[in-house]
Amino acid sequence: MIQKIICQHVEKSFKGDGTKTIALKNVDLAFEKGEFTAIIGPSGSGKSTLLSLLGTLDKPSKGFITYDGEEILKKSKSKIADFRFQEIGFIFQQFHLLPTLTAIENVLTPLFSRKVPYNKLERAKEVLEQVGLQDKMNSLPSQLSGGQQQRVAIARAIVHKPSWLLADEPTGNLDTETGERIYDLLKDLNEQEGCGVLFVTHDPQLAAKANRIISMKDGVVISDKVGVAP
Ligand SMILES: Nc1ncnc2c1ncn2[C@@H]1O[C@H](COP(=O)(O)OP(=O)(O)OP(=O)(O)O)[C@@H](O)[C@H]1O
Repeated sequence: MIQKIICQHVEKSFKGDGTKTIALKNVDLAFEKGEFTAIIGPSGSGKSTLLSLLGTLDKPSKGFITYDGEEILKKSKSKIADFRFQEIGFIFQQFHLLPTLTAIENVLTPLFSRKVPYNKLERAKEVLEQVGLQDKMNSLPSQLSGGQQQRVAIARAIVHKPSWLLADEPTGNLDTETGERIYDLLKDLNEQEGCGVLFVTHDPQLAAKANRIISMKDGVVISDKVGVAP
């Protein structure tokens, strides 16, 4: 269970068509497992890029990221994938559920071909209950509301018991009230399971409820306020 993630002098650039975009510039940040952090900033400021680096989906162009002191991204692809399976859960704005699978089958997908010390089906039922969808286990995504689909996606993100949840605009496709309920669910997971939660949002009211707000602009962290919410 990773307790601390540290980014040091992290830069990420993308090259293509003879142009170079610097998405992150000299980012220094540290995250502790129990934190509930909002990342805000205008479109193109580097928020999603930061989450994908923290989640080991991509590598920095310069600088490094350590997980309890270890530079996981230096390891082989399969070791990185194992690490990601053990430690990280992702939630996206567009839910990314498989349309032909039921809710419970979607939740089971991360466990496919993985050896785990618990009963997979029981665990999938447990997390669907945790997100309040015990009555919708056999529904297809098309039979669920947006909020319910995001709950399935959250259940899928936590089924393998990650210590960190990375959420990229998890409420971006939802109305305000549904978005608030999804936010409350993430907050519960942070408090009850001790998951470190990092979520990107465009909603200043949701961000204001986090314990920590990181504000980005043009690939740079322009402010990092801790202990803002009560
Ligand atoms: N795979 C990629 N290839 C080329 N450029 C990219 C790639 N991913 C991101 N970028 C560029 O990096 C910059 C930061 O993008 P990023 O998606 O991290 O911003 P963001 O703050 O998450 O934006 P939004 O709020 O619109 O999602 C942008 O200029 C974007 O065009």
